[in-house]
Amino acid sequence: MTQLEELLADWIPRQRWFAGKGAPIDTLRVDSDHPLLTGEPGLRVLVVAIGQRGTVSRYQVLLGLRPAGTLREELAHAAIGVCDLGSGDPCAVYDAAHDPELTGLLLERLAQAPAARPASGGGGPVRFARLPGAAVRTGLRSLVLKGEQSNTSLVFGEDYVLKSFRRLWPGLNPDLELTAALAGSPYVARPYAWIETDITDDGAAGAAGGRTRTTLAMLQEYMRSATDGWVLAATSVRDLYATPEIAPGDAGGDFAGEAERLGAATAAVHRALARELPTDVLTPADLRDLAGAMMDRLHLATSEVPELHPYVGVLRTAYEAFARVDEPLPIQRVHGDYHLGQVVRTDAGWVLLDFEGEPAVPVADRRRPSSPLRDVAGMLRSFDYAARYQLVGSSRAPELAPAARAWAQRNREAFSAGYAFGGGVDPEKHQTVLRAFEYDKAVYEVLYEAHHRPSWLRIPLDSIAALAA
Ligand SMILES: Nc1ncnc2c1ncn2[C@@H]1O[C@H](COP(=O)(O)OP(=O)(O)O)[C@@H](O)[C@H]1O
Ligand SMILES: O=P(O)(O)O[C@H]1O[C@H](CO)[C@@H](O[C@H]2O[C@H](CO)[C@@H](O)[C@H](O)[C@H]2O)[C@H](O)[C@H]1O
Repeated sequence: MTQLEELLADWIPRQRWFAGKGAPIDTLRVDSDHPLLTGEPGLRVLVVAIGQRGTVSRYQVLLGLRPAGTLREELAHAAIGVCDLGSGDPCAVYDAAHDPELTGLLLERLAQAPAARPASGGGGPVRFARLPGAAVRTGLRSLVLKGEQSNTSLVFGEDYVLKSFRRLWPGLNPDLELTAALAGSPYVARPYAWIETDITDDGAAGAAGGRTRTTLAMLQEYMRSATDGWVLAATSVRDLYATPEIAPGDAGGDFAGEAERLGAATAAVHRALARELPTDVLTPADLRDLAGAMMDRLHLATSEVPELHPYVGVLRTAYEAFARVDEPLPIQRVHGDYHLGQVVRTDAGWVLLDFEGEPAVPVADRRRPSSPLRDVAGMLRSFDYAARYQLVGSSRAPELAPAARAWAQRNREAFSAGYAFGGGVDPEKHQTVLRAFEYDKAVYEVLYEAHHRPSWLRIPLDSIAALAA
């Protein structure tokens, strides 16, 4: 390993966005290293290949470089270390996402980029492109958005978010693809531009692997007056828990009106996606395959989290019932990882964000059409999370449990009603499909929490126990 690779092997596992926590790093190699700015400071785009238990994952690192000893105090938290990059002089290397002097350059390059459509255009190892008609303002200072994120998002002024994808899967990122397909919708933040490169695709062209056009980052409108759906829902729940004897509908912070409007917005986005992108219908064989994939996920999760064992039988029964559904199940492109943290409430209504799908799933799988009820199930799970998370480790949990159930039930029903009213299929009439998707999402969450937030593992486990009761 080079000095830089050694520093990265120490730094990357400590980052929130690193998906490989829980397994040691066996190999680390800088796959590609493209300078965007040479001199002092310097800026490079690195693609870092990390091998763990026989599998290679790739991550993007925007590397800032300054002469050793000149890293300003406010960038100390972004430091990766000091190394010699070949010039003979020691160099401070750091996460450039935190340095507005360097991120400003990205905005300039995006503003000057040629107009293109995603998956078209070319030229150079790191390419900047702009959607036709999208003018980008420059000279704005960036700040890194804080939060439990799988990626790193920068807010430029009050105008744009530059979402830089950390774990790179070969291919067009569905967030860019779907956001671009939905451009003009009042329910989506306007997309402007993107950055892409070609990365090694181990799955392509045999064992040698090919190079595949891959999205590195997407620039979109910053919804400045917006509040996160999770924050709004959590406030409503907190309000109810102050007086748990009151029915959620009579409590001052009732969320059902918002949940219903969110359901209608979701249906509108699904209809737009069905108009813009391919649709299909699942055959009985497809349904069996899907049920098989759900079982595979359950087995994987159970091998990692043995507390799932008691529910395997009930879950299998639900997946088998799903496999036997004998009505045509329409499929289309969907959000794929839908929850309250992916929607924001603006003055004008709900806006959906982050069409990336489940970050741990290969992009090729995430881009497959699916039932829109998968998204409905995701949001229903999120109401359950919002109701339960304040009970984790709380001595008031037994006292508050009935209020938690009532809040989740009321908002699940309101969301489903809004979804049907907004032109989506009526979730109430597709219980077998919905139940299987909800279980599958909860099993995904068991794995997600085991890897990222073990103290929240009880939330999906308790939900599975309740669904199975
Ligand atoms: N365009 C935007 N406008 C306003 N807030 C945003 C925007 N994009 C992201 N956010 C905020 O950042 C959070 C995380 O963004 P998201 O795209 O979901 O990233 P990740 O995939 O890393 O979770 C969102 O929950 C939202 O609060
Ligand atoms: O937002 P991401 O694309 O990074 O999604 C991942 O992280 C989410 C947590 O931030 C996770 O969502 C789970 O926790 C939410 C509360 O924090 C809850 O509202 C969701 O229902 C629950 O699934 C998501 O699953 C994961 O992919």
